[in-house]
Amino acid sequence: MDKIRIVGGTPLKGEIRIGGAKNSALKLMCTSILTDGDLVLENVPRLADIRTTAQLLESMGVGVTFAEPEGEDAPQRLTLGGGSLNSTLADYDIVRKMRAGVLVLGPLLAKHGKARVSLPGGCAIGTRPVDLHLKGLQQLGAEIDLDGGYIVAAAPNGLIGAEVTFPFVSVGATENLIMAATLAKGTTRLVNAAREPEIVDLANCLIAMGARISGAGSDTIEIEGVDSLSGATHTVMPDRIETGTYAMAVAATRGDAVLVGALPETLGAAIASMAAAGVIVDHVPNGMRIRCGALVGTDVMTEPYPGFPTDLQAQMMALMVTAQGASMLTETIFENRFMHVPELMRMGANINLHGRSAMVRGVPRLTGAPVMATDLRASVALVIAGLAAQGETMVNRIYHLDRGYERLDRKLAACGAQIERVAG
Ligand SMILES: CC(=O)N[C@H]1[C@@H](OP(=O)(O)OP(=O)(O)OC[C@H]2O[C@@H](n3ccc(=O)[nH]c3=O)[C@H](O)[C@@H]2O)O[C@H](CO)[C@@H](O)[C@@H]1O
Ligand SMILES: C=C(OP(=O)(O)O)C(=O)O
Repeated sequence: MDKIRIVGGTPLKGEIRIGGAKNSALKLMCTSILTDGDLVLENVPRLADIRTTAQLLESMGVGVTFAEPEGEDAPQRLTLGGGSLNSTLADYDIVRKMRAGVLVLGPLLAKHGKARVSLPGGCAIGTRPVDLHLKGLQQLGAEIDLDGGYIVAAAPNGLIGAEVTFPFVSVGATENLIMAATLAKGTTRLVNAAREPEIVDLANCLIAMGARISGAGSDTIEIEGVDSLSGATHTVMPDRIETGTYAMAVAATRGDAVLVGALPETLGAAIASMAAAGVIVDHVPNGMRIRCGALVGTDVMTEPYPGFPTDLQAQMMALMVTAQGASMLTETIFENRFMHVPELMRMGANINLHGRSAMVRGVPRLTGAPVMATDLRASVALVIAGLAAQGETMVNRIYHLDRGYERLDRKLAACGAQIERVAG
């Protein structure tokens, strides 16, 4: 198994190009099931989760073509043809690898009236049930059973629009319901919907395919069902979590770099927290410039968008461990998202866990150590810590990183980091 070896202490300087958003592209790919036309996606990141989703769609008969890239750094174009779909089974062996696998359920039910979809995998950051997805689809008229680890769903007479009020915010349930409702009869109203920018990206793609959707980006979304959707061409939005990750890496190494293509307006809460901690964030014509003043401890609480993203909590902790003073990081979305804490402590961080809060007391410096990556964002937090630490850090189990970060080692090395991938 590959590892990442880092010799820390070099400030990151230069430019880092931000890729297309994983958590948008995966759902956009699932919309191909809703149309017989061709869906062309531009700016698709080169990630393991993208390949897994492509494999899942191909296993159901969807035509999947990656355009021959102009160079290994060029963004990918992906063409998906849902018209050739010949199976409504989403197999355990593929879906267990990632959370987004369950996002084929809504489109399959809406277009084909049935689905057999394995309960999904993804990062082991909590129990992550899918009850809100299932209850919402039932409210649109779907019959749903669980059988041997599979969701077995049917809507033989088609889905019917309804008002669905989510008891709490779920990104995935909102996305599944939006996709399902595009082809339902009548109007669907989603109340207490997720407001993440990826939801807006999904709605914009569906609108380009002929769907009637209003309110995406607010907590109430209305979808008026149509008889069919056409193909479309859509560009995947820039990855705000990749952006926040590199911003924190630059700050943690006290560097100075431009994140090319970043969309600062999708990162308001994270930018505010970084600014409060002493990170200087400038909006520049081609993205965001990150520099660092004196770092001071800052409290952060994760919340659904527009709050501070849970997907940046581990990276923020890696930044706060060498800030002056104390910070309290509180995780409200996932019950098991502090697995980076013991690993950061192995590098000399001073952290106390109290339930869903971590009290970080800043130390002058970290020291490199062998550490174990446990999930995607925890893994990259260890990379950030390694870049800032004195001496050598070896990050083990880096397959998690390949799910969400494209050419991480090369992007960081181009900014001066001493980092290499070591074949294991
Ligand atoms: C592929 C993808 O886009 N993943 C993102 C998505 O995950 P995902 O869509 O899985 O996250 P949700 O917003 O659905 O989960 C939020 C909370 O609701 C709970 N829940 C969710 C659904 C449900 O039916 N029942 C239930 O109890 C979850 O366990 C969690 O505690 O949004 C999360 C929150 O921003 C991000 O951290 C993930 O990176
Ligand atoms: C938790 C994440 O991904 P997933 O939902 O696919 O596990 C993530 O992107 O941080």
